[in-house]
Amino acid sequence: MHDATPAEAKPVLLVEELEDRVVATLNRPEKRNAIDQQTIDALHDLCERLESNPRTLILTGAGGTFAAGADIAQLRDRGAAEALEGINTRAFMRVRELPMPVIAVVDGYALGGGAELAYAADIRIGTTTTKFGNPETGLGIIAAAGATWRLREIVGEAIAAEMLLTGRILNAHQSFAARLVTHLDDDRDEAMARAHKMADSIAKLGAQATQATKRAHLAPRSAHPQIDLEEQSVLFESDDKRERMGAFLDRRAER
Ligand SMILES: C/C=C/C(=O)SCCNC(=O)CCNC(=O)[C@H](O)C(C)(C)COP(=O)(O)OP(=O)(O)OC[C@H]1O[C@@H](n2cnc3c(N)ncnc32)[C@H](O)[C@@H]1OP(=O)(O)O
Repeated sequence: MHDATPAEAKPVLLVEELEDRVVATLNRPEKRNAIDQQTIDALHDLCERLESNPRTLILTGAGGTFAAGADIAQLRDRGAAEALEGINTRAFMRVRELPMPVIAVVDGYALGGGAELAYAADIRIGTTTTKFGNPETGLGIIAAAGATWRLREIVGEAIAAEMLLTGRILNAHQSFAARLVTHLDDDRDEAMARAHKMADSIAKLGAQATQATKRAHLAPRSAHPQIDLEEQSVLFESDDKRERMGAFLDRRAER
């Protein structure tokens, strides 16, 4: 277990580094995992360490909440310069652009910046307590840390507009129906077990191919199909591709 803060301080992000995956847990349950500057710094540290490392990142929250948003106590005192700096946005974009699959296990509330961090993941798994919402306009600000574009990519324009413009909070079943989560499990333990099972599957796939897929998946529409062809041209020459296809044809591969 690697802590993102000095030993004597309570870590706001618990980071467990396993052989082929990392589990990062937001850890301010008494503040419903509200994302403060320390958490943002810890997310940057995490991304730094992950750039070249594991096959999968699993992101979750402690204490029955994913994250109740950016820390309002800190947001209240921020001005125009800090808004333009995009303190949360830059950290969440970095999570979005990580080279490995990112799975968010969203138990309880994912609101405001908490939702936006979950939107930065590739895959979201919910529980029966999951609740997604973007209540920022109720605080006199916009959902500037990703929701105005990313939410629409996930749920489509109609639901995104309703969530952003009315602040409506979706319960677990509504979140599943909107495809904000692709699975709903009974509780966090079950959802984590599912995330680990996905990480097991990912660990068996071609590492280079997974990273290439993620790059192509994140690329703008205008980059396609050229980016697919270029990524494929590298993979077609790889030893891993030759070995995996040979294993299939020689019946050495698991079927
Ligand atoms: C660009 C991005 C912007 C944003 O993200 S803006 C923030 C958007 N988020 C919200 O507006 C949600 C705020 N939180 C809530 O509405 C509620 O919490 C919940 C519904 C999530 C949970 O309610 P319950 O279980 O009754 O807990 P509790 O008593 O409200 O909170 C426990 C402690 O956590 C603090 N807290 C909760 N959310 C935040 C937050 N987002 N920023 C700062 N503190 C927060 C509270 O104040 C309190 O603290 P204390 O015990 O000291 O009174």
